[in-house]
Amino acid sequence: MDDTDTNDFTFCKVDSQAVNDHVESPKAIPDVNRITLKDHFSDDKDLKKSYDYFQDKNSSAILPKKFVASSGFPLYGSSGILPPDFNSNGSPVLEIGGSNGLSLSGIDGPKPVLKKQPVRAKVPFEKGYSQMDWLKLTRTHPDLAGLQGQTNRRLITMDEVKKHKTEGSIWTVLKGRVYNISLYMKFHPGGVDMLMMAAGKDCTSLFNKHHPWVNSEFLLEKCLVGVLDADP
Ligand code: HEM
Repeated sequence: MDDTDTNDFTFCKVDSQAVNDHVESPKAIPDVNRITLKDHFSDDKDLKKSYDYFQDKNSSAILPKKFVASSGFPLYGSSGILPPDFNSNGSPVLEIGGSNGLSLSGIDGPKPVLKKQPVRAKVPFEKGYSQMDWLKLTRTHPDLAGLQGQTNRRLITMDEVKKHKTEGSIWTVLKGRVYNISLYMKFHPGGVDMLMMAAGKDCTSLFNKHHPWVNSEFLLEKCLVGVLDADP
């Protein structure tokens, strides 16, 4: 059958790509291939302007130190899960190494500038003590708080917290809650020594200084001993 027969709907001739070019199809993401992440140099005045802007208004939100899940677990790093793969031959391209910051180029409009974060010293975790291991333990351990059946709604004074600062029974106060962190110690990505600074104390300001993005309510939920009696 001749496929140019206009009366036949079963077979019809498909035009070549060139002839079909007038047919517009919507592009879900315009020109993604043109987007490039680049470094700029410190004498770039435009960059400085936008850098200040973003630093003032959004500094921690633009380029978080980690991709952190809402659960409080980092998506990579100490949890062992790798960051998104940037193929060196593909786009977008990530170029790091300059002194000022990262910017997105190749998109129209004002260029958002990403602030580069300082490199943090990692404390390698012992085998069996990753954040995923901790998550498993919180699901399986019957008494992480060491309550032995007591309620965790009790009001606890700072004097009582101070008595729990040695191995076996280490308590800390965080955002008004009292936690037994004895079993969390070896799982702490910042190391045991760092976390020992919280023993028998209110560690809220130290915690916020190092990682305000960490979801402690979730991570330490099962370690809750009680609520700090702020007015004993
Ligand atoms: C008691 C509650 C605490 C919890 C649940 C906790 C949890 C965590 C988590 C999940 C991380 C990994 C954060 C990330 O990779 O982005 C981390 C890292 C760290 N924490 Fe804590 N932390 C606590 C208290 C503290 C305290 C009191 C200090 C300081 C005295 C501290 C110092 C650090 C440091 C320096 C790191 C950085 C390690 C790194 O760069 O990977 N933490 N902590």
